[in-house]
Amino acid sequence: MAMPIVDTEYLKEIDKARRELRAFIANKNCAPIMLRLAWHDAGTYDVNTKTGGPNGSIRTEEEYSHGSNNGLKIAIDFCEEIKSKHPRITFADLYQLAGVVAVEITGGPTVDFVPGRKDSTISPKEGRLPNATKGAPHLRDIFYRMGLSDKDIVALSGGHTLGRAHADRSGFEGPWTREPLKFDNSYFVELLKGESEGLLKLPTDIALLDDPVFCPYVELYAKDEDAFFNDYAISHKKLSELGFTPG
Ligand SMILES: C=CC1=C(C)/C(=C/c2[nH]c(Cc3[nH]c(Cc4[nH]c(OC(C)(C)C)c(C)c4C=C)c(C)c3CCC(=O)O)c(CCC(=O)O)c2C)NC1=O
Ligand SMILES: [Fe+3]
Repeated sequence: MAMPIVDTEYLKEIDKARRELRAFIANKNCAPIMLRLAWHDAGTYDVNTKTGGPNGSIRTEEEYSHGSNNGLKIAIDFCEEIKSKHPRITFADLYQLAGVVAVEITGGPTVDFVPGRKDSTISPKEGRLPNATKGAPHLRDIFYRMGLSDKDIVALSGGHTLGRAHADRSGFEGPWTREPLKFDNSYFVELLKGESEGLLKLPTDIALLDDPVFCPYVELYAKDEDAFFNDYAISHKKLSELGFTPG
C-alpha cells in the first residue's frame, strides 16, 4: 500500500484522532491493551530482512490469531471506532498513536510521534515476539533482531507498569504493580522487592535481574523515575518507528 501523504490535512486528522483517542482510552480504561497492541504490531520487525514492524498487519486475522496476540482483537476493534471517523489515517499510524496516547494519559512521558507509516497486509510467521517463559539470551535474540539494544529491552519492559496478564490469553495471571493504570517506575521497584502477594513476575522480567548488563538499568530506573521516563520515551519512539523513515 502507498505511503500516506503527510500534508496539513493528514496532520489535522492525526491531531483530531489523538484527541479522540485520549477521551476514548480514558473512558474505556483500555490504555494497557492499546499499548500492547502498538508493541505487538511493531515488535515483529526484522532489521535483517526489513520485514514486519509497525505496518498495521496485526489487523489481519492471520496475525491477530497468533497465540502471542491472544486478546488483542479487543484493541483492534476499539481502534476501528477511531479509524471509521478518520479513514485517511493508516492503521499503522493509528495503532502507534494509540500506544503513545496510552502512555501519556496514564501519567507517563510524552513520546514523540511522527506520522507517515504505510499499511501492509503481509503478516510474518508467528514467533517474532519474545516468549515470556524464556531468559536473557532469548530476549537479546528477539530485540537485537528488531534492531534494539540492551537498554531498550529494560526500558520497554517497564511498560509492564500498565495492565495485567490474563490466564485465558497467555496463561499468566495478574498485574505487575499495585496501580496497573498508572504509568510510573513501580514495575522496577517491585522487581527489586522480589516476590509480592498478588503481583506477577514473568521469567523474562526476572531475567532482567540476573543479567549483569540489564540489572544496573533496573536499579537506576527503580531509583530515578525521571531517568526511566527519559529512556522509555526514546525506546518507545524507536520501537514505534522500526523500519519507518519519516518523510
Ligand atoms: C520484554 C519482553 C516482554 C514479554 C515476553 C512480554 C510478554 C507479555 N506481555 C503481556 C501483557 C502486556 N505487555 C505490555 C507491554 C509490552 N509487552 C512487550 O512485549 C512484547 C510486545 C515485545 C512481547 C513490550 C516490549 C511491552 C512494552 C513495554 C502491556 C501493557 C501488557 C498488559 C496488557 C493488558 O493489560 O491487557 C503479557 C500478558 C498477556 C495477557 O495475558 O493478557 C505477556 C505474556 N511483554 C514484554 O515486555
Ligand atoms: Fe508485555
